[in-house]
Amino acid sequence: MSVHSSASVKRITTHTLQEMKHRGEKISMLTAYDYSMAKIVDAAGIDIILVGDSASNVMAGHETTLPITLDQMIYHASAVVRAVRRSFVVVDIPFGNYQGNSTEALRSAIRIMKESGAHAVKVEGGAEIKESVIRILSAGVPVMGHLGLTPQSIYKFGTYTVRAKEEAEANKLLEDAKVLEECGCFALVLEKIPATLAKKVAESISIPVIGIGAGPQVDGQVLVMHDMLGITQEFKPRFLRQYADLQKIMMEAFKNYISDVKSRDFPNQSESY
Ligand SMILES: Nc1nc(=O)c2c([nH]1)NC[C@@H]1CN(c3ccc(C(=O)N[C@@H](CCC(=O)O)C(=O)O)cc3)CN21
Ligand SMILES: CC(C)C(=O)C(=O)O
Ligand SMILES: [Mg+2]
Repeated sequence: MSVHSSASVKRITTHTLQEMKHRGEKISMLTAYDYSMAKIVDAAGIDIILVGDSASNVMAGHETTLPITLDQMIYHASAVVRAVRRSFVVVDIPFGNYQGNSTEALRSAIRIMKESGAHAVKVEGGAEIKESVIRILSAGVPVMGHLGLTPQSIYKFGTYTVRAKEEAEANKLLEDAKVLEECGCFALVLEKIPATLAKKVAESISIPVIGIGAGPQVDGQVLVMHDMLGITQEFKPRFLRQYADLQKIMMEAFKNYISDVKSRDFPNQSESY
């Protein structure tokens, strides 16, 4: 009997993910922010659902991930958790709710776990957030790290360009990855760094490394759902592969509906009481 109530489906755990790395089976991860989308992506067989703070961009229309609040992340996460039967659900702790204060970090992680029912949290940064990571892990909450392009620090860097191209920054990233592994993180996201460096990181630590714009030689891949579905139109970085053009399909459906309402074609007799 598993700790989760729904029988017959085998849930993904941190242990499953560790085994996948050992077997060389790639880990698939996508973001979701609501019940309906999470239900579809879980049924499709995704391994990890990330309730990303990219919700700030994709759901709320902010320019950066900084404005989204802990309450808003919990709202999105609880909707996702209600839809999920098999996937492992990870939630970004938002900007300002864990940096520089390990007690607040712990409180934030506990609120996310308690109020949303998610399975793990994700935080951006390396050695500088070590104390926060340790405090969260000590409460029994799995932590996923995130290095490379860390959008919560965008104003420190000024751009979304590729990270760790210089040797000093590459060495720092490698060190940070080892710090996170030693702390006990169960996995690590690497965003927008050279493929050769990402390969080196994945080979030098034993926990799964999930890449976004980090090349093929890592243990798994993550994309923002609305980007890969072609719903977000303006965002087309080189690392994005678009698997559908939903913007086009939705536009057509909306226009047809509007036209049918205007022309009185909708509703017809069989659609009326
Ligand atoms: N819709 C969406 N998708 C994402 O992947 C995403 C978000 N939002 N919000 C949070 C972060 C920010 N991320 C980003 C943001 C920009 C680039 C990027 O490559 N931007 C430009 C290049 C900018 C530059 O080189 O200075 C591009 O080519 O699109 C990549 C990842 C990834 N995350
Ligand atoms: C891009 C992924 C890794 C993320 O952190 C997010 O969607 O917020
Ligand atoms: Mg994020």
